[in-house]
Amino acid sequence: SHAWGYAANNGPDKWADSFPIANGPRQSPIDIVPGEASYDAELKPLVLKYDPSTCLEILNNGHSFQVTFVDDTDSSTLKDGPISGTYRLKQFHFHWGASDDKGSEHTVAGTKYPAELHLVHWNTKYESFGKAASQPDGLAVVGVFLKIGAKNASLQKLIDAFESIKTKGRQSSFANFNPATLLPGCLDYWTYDGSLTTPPLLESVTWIVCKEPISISSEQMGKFRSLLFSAEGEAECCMVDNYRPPQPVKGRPVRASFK
Ligand SMILES: NS(=O)(=O)c1ccc(C(=O)NCc2cc(F)ccc2F)cc1
Ligand SMILES: [Zn+2]
Repeated sequence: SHAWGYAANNGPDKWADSFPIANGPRQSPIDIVPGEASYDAELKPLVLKYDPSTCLEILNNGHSFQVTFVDDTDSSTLKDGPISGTYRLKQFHFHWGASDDKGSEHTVAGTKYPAELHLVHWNTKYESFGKAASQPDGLAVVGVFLKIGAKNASLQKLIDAFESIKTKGRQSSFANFNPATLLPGCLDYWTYDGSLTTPPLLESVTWIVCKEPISISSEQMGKFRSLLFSAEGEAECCMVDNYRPPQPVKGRPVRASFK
């Protein structure tokens, strides 16, 4: 069977063929309806502590581009918020559209943003990301929406590395990047229990979706769309529309950290 992707023949509507959990009870993303989210005064503020020296490389994995971190110590962590314990940053990546009217995975009362950032963390009560990924409380992903506006100097550092990772499978060293520079000023969030939004779609993610977006300029969005799904030597296929659409909420509560 061909590998999963985002095309008509291997995209989100076909994933259940190989990954039946695609129709499971806690799939992601979802449409977040602010009016239906319940404010929970017991939710703590997010505590994100990132050490730029743990930044390792930037790579094109054929589905997105990803910045990977050294995660053998508690140098870059997420604490508090809706979670208990310490979760370590493993990587961050993005999802985006072929045009500015789509691209995010989560939506807000039906509104799609042009892109969405995911900062992926794993629970240190498990010995590795891989082990944590199969546990119901194993992962915590912070989602941040991107909206078209001012040029984002922090995103530009990522974009400046794109020529070395244009095609699938390419990676290059990438040092001293501080992911905190990608966070919005306000860390108000919605949270719910969900899954990975790509195969293996494991239902192990506590989702933490920030209400406030960060900006990206139209030109910068164009650079995202210049990356390729395809490997060197293959027919060129632009890396766009690498997002899964919202999935059934199936009765799950969505809590808000803010009134
Ligand atoms: N879009 S998202 O933030 O929900 C997301 C985050 C991480 C992964 C991932 O690590 N996949 C590979 C992978 C998954 C495993 F479950 C175990 C190992 C592994 F490499 C997939 C989707
Ligand atoms: Zn993602």
